[in-house]
Order: sequence, then C-alpha cells, then structure tokens
Amino acid sequence: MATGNNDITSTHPTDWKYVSEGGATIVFSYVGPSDSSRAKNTAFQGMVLRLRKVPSVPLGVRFDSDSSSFSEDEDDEEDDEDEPDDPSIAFQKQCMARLVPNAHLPQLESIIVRSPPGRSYTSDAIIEEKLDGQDALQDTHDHDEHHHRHHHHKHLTDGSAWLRALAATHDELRPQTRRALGGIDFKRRKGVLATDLVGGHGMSVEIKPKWSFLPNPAHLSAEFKPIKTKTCRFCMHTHMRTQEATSKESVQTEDVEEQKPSSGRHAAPPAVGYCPLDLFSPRSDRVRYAVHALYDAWIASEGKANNLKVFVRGKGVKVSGRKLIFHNPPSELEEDQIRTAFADSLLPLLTQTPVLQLLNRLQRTLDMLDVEGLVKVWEKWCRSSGHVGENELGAGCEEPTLEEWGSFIDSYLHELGLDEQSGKGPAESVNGKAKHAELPDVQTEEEMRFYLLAYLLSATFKDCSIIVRVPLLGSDMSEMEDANLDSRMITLIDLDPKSMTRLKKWEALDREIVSTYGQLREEERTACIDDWN
Ligand SMILES: O=P(O)(O)O[C@@H]1[C@@H](OP(=O)(O)O)[C@H](OP(=O)(O)O)[C@H](O)[C@H](OP(=O)(O)O)[C@H]1OP(=O)(O)O
Ligand SMILES: Nc1ncnc2c1ncn2[C@@H]1O[C@H](COP(=O)(O)OP(=O)(O)OP(=O)(O)O)[C@@H](O)[C@H]1O
Repeated sequence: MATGNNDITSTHPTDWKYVSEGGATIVFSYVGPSDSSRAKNTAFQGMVLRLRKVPSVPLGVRFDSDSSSFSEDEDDEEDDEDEPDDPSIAFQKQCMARLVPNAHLPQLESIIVRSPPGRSYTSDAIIEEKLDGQDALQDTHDHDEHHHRHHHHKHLTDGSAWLRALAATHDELRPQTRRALGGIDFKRRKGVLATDLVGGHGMSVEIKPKWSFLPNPAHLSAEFKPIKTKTCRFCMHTHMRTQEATSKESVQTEDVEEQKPSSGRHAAPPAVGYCPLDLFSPRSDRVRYAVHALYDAWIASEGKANNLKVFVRGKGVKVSGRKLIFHNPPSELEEDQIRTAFADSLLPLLTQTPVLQLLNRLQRTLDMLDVEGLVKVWEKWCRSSGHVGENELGAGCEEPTLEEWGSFIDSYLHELGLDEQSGKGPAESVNGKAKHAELPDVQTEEEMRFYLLAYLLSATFKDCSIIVRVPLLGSDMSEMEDANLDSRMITLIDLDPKSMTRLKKWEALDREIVSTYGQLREEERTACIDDWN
C-alpha cells in the first residue's frame, strides 16, 4: 500500500528519522510508518528533508526583489508561495551544476512545510480541528490525547505545528553541542527535499575534506609566507583548536552537559593527524593514509570530529557500534583489520573518480590570491575608488544575485579554458597560478567583485562534504572491480553560497590561525606536501 500525496505535513513526524546536522541546516530521512496501518508515501521515499536552523547562517545570494528574506512575523499566515524557495536550490541548479557533473550532485526540490490551520500532532496521530469549532479526528490511534489539546499552546495548531512536532520528536537524538546553539527555524514555510544519500542497504561514508592546497606564495606577507607555505590551513587550524581545547579543559566547570560553546559556534573536536593534502594527493598510498587518519580521529573523538561520519542503512554509526559496517560482523576482529577493510572499500572510488581532483581544482583556482592577496587588492581598490565604510574586507558589498553568479561562472570557465561540467582536475590550474603572480590591477567595482566572488565560491568548496556509498564490508558486492565502479556513488553536498559578511571573519581567522601556528619553532611545524604545486 502506498500513496503519492506530496503534503509533507500529512506524514507523521515519526515517519522521519534524524540523520545529522551542520551549523546551518538539519536533515531527516523519510522511513515511513513503522507498521502497516498507514501507507508509505512514495513522494518521499528515498528522500531527505533539509531544514534551515536558527540562528540563521547568512547566505551569499540575493534575489532581485531580495526575496531571499522571509517573513519575520510568526503569526503571519501569508501564502506559502510568498516565501521563496531555499536559495540553495536555485544556486545548485544554475551555478553548481555548471561546475560539477550532475552525477555527483543530489537532486534538490522545494517543499512546503507549513501545516494547515487547525492541524496538530501527537506522538502517533494527526488531529484536524474543523474551523467551525467542531473537532474531527483523522488518522489517529490515541483518542485520549485529543481532549487535552485546548490546553496546549497555540503553536500546536498554527502553521508551524508540523515542524514543531518534528523537532520535539527528534530533539533527543541531536548532539548536545548542537542543541545548545539552536534548532529548526519554525518560521520557515519551505524546506528542501533531496536525494537520500545515506539510506539503502549499504554503507555511506561522509568526508568533509576541507582545504586541499598550499597557497600561492606570491602575495603572502614576509611574516606569514614561511609558515603558510610549509603547513596547510587545516593542520594549522587543528593545532589552534587543540590548544583551545586544552586551555578550556583547564577552566571547565563540573557541569559539562550544561555548557554552551563559549564562541557561540559549534566546536567539533579537531581531527588530529588528518591532513587534507594526503587525501587530495594523486598517490593512492597517501589517500589511504588520509583515510586511516580520518578513521583514527573518528575513533579518538568518539565520532564527534566533523570530518568523518559513517552511516549504515540510513543510520549514523556510533564508534562503539563500528562492527555494523560489516555485512556479517565477525566475532573476533582486530582494530587494525576494521580500519584496513574500511579504507579498502573507499579507495577505489576516492582515487578513480574525478570528484576529489575536481574539488581540488575548484578550491585552488578560485583562491589564487590567498586571503592576504585579496585584502591587498581590496585595500588598494578602496583607496582608489573612495569606497566608503570601515574598509574591512567586503564591507558594504551586497550579496551577489544569481545573475551575477552566472556571469562570474562564465568568466571563470572562460579564464581556465574549461567546458561546462568538465569535471577536470588540478593540472588545469598551472596557467592560473602564473597569471596570478602579479596582484591584479582592479579599476572597477565589477572587477573587485569578481575577486570577492571567486573567494566566496572557493570557501563553499572548502567547506562542503562528499558522501561515498559502498556495499557493507565483506558482502558479495564489496570486492569492487575497477570496471564496476559507479562514479555516481560519490556525491558532493552542502554547496550553499557563502555570504559577503564572512569575508572579514576569514581574514581575521587566517591571521589568528597562522600567528598561533607561528609560535611553534620551525622544526615543530608539520611539512604538508601539496603534490599539485
Ligand atoms: O571556518 P572553518 O574552516 O572553521 O569552517 C566552518 C566549519 O567549521 P569546521 O572547520 O568544518 O569545523 C563549520 O562546521 P561545523 O558547524 O563546526 O561543523 C561550518 O561548516 C561553517 O560554515 P557555515 O557557518 O555552516 O556556513 C564553516 O565556516 P566557513 O569558514 O565556511 O565560514
Ligand atoms: N542529501 C543528503 N542525504 C543524506 N544526508 C544528508 C544529505 N544532505 C545532508 N545530509 C546530512 O546532513 C548533514 C548536514 O547537512 P549540511 O552539511 O548540508 O549542513 P550545513 O549546516 O550546511 O553544514 P556545515 O555546518 O558544514 O556548513 C550532513 O553532514 C549529512 O550528514
């Protein structure tokens, strides 16, 4: 029995399973009713729901009518159509799809998440309240709950009722550090339905690779150049985070559960030992080393580091349950065997599909000046153009429209001599580097914005994740022959546009990370090897 009704608020909150979340969004997958009393809804099968969280993270795209904003008034029951679709949808369709082959992108579509007035939810029922005051029950097994509903807060029956019920049903599964910072944004009228990349019968491994390159040295300050050309940004950031964690530990109060991250942002433990430059290397022994390091950091952080997540049949695997990644978990298994089998299963897709190399090329060619070079160009342009404001990087700059993003991508592809969706790797960047040996002489606002947009887009690719789908270890399917490699099994997620307002943060963070790392003696610093330099 199945239905295809695409009113998401007619599904029960328990038909959805919490998958995971980041700083900006939270994701649930459709599992359907747990018993046969109700039909599965085919409109949601194989899909996840991605919802924006509060506090909201600013996005780097503006619509002509500035429709990226939405009503701040909770009681405002405007048409759902009045809220624009989540900007990530148009951005992916019109911009990202020109840079990344479709095979490596999830399908995205907009979905209304407002429930009709008068509809409320209990743990196992949907209650419809007739507008003339008479009540009608629908699809409920728990009539006793019904007569209590008038005592409930008005939110239980307003348009946010479904979102609130979804949040209440799943809040317990969320990490405490994320819960302390916020949850689903109940004011939103729309969410995003996306291909479920962690469901099915196999294993999905999510890697957040981060920065894949050492910077172009041409525009670095004399003070930072020796530091930044030896150690990659991720390894330096890891060092800073490790120091921060150590100093926090020494002042921690007893009540750890109640502690909010002091910076107001989620602080995942650092993935010590992992270097992205290993993962992005063309040498498979280095890629293997990186996967081992990610696995070790996953274990050491008890699954809290955000660079590796593992899912089996749609559910996040805990470190303590790691044997679940095997089809038939052997009773005796050395730790090293699990790690080796894990890396064996990922290596073919990581090394023989173009996704990592594509990410590498995009990141480095979009960040040819480094933030230090970008600041120099910006300051010079501010002086020459009389640009008013505090002169902080990006100050006073509007978010780009989709049209401007489109023109930017035209120029970028043209400059690199690449075709749309070419998916080509970093060899193409060599020309770009020679070209950016000199600081660009920016004359117009349009030219200045070209460099700012390039940096914003590089930041998206530095912060996105890949999801690799493979059979469970030890299953008949797990010995993948090269010929059987299906490159669609590796997908890029979290390709949201970053906001102009982030530029000043990145400048300051760069300074903080590098000066902290610079306090180490030369011989204490890690030498990261960029094979593509
Ligand atoms: O600055 P970074 O490199 O620490 O990246 C931030 C991420 O931290 P990470 O290093 O991956 O632990 C951070 O990840 P977490 O929330 O810590 O998992 C976010 O991805 C953040 O982006 P946004 O605020 O969601 O747009 C990321 O911020 P942006 O740099 O993309 O602004
Ligand atoms: N299409 C998908 N299928 C399955 N799981 C997904 C999908 N998209 C996202 N997820 C899961 O939800 C998590 C949060 O999504 P995403 O990374 O897009 O959020 P974010 O808030 O933008 O992250 P960040 O803080 O890194 O910027 C992901 O880490 C992943 O585990």
